[in-house]
Amino acid sequence: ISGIVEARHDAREPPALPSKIPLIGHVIGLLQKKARYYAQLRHQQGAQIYSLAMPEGTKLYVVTSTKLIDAVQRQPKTLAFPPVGVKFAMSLAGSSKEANNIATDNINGEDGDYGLSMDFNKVVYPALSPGKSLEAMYSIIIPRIAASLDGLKAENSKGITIGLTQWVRHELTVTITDCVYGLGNPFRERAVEDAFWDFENDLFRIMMNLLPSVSARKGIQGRELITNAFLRYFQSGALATGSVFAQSRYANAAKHNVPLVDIARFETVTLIGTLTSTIRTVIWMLYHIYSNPSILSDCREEVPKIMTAFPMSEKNRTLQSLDITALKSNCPILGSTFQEVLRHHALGTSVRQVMHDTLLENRYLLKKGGMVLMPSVVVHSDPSLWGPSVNEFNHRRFLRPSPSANGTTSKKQQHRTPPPSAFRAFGGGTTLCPGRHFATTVTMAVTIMFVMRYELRPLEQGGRWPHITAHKTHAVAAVEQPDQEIELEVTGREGFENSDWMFRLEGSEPMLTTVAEDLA
Ligand code: HEM
Repeated sequence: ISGIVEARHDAREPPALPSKIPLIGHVIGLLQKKARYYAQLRHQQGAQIYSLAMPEGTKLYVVTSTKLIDAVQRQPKTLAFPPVGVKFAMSLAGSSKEANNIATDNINGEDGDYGLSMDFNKVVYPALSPGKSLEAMYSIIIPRIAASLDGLKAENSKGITIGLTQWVRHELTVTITDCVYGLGNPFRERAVEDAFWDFENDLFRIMMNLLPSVSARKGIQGRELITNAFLRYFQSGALATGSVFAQSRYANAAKHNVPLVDIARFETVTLIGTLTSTIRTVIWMLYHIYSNPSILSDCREEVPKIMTAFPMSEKNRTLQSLDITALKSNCPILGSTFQEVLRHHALGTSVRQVMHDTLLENRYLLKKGGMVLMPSVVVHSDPSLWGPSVNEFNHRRFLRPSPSANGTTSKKQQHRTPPPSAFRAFGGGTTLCPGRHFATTVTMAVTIMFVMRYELRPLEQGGRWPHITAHKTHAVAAVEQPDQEIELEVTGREGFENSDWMFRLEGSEPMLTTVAEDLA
């Protein structure tokens, strides 16, 4: 069998990596280890790009070097995302034949710059870029997050108990969807929220399409429930109170005559990107910061720079005003922690379809029909980019080294400064995540509000934080899903017992520049 695979392999293609079990070995590796399997193979072989033959004949070209990733991203028409992205969306949405015909018409812009697929980015990117629409979303979500945290204020010194994952998931599902959908937000109904997480949990099984009504029963039921909720939302006219992000996608689909029920189906799929990665990133942020006292104290040390205390008329009470806008220039450690959290936990893989036989960098033949994969985890775990401490969680890793008074780099900052293109949590090129600014701001805002107001202490193990694993994460996730729930006692911070809190965010300028494209 290996002979058959080798015979089909052109010597100019990237080196083929054999598997221990012929034909299905790589499939088993991917099912068990997901994107981390690609990193394991890179460590074993050290190739800049390698080929994996799948049993049904598809060739996967896995790119491991940032130089070749740049070369792939420079050819978005021949190494194209839309044919993959649209098929992926259709398989998850369960959309109708009519809608699929509309979605796949001129899918890659071969016949000009028109069609649903070509127009998607034209409406999504502006809606989520710094400007009025993003500002409007922030003006809703910041007070909503602040109100969620107000809800954790205990009447007595014992504090209140929450499950970390459950709390973040519920509060952010409701606040983010409120800010996207406005007054008629369907996710105000608990059944719709639960249905979404059932759907999300079954994404991979739905995508595999092996008797999904049995293998992914709960996920399919959840999807149908959300679709009906969105259908009622669109029919009610409530979208008029929603964000430009929601309105402009709806208008684009309606302009291309997508049936209403299919607009509702595609909306359910877009929500995966909108909700899941941000929510998981917030959970990992809180986990890493609170489970390591030195990270917590480093973050707390830099926050007073953005806080102002105002005496209140009520005796002994103080209003603490925290300027989230000023995080950017005053809280580099918090920003670096955010990037390090994503370096460790982001699992997204940028995918491109090879539209014609292509010679990459005049060297590697990529055959038509093959898939080019650029898994973030491969780049994020490369010691040649991050140095020997690549596997350590170093919350200062992304600080720009600043020379001390005597001209040397301070000891705390002695690590390799990675090139910006090595940070791939948001993908890159024409498919760079449009939600990165929103996700960054939301994550930083939730984190800063917790760090300033509350202590979090695990209820079990004598207050020690457990090690959290993420083995159950499904293969479609862009950020790892924590396996364990941690029950926490939340208490107010000592010294702030008589404080009330106010959080301000002005404008929508990026809070943090994390990707090479934004730096350029
Ligand atoms: C920490 C949170 C997030 C992470 C790690 C993340 C990551 C990603 C990644 C890896 C991609 C694919 C990039 C590629 O193929 O090169 C992507 C695409 C996308 N993301 Fe995000 N994302 C996050 C939050 C968000 C949010 C909050 C939104 C919406 C408000 C969003 C909307 C999208 C959309 C619409 C796409 C598809 C872009 C396209 O089709 O070209 N993401 N994201």
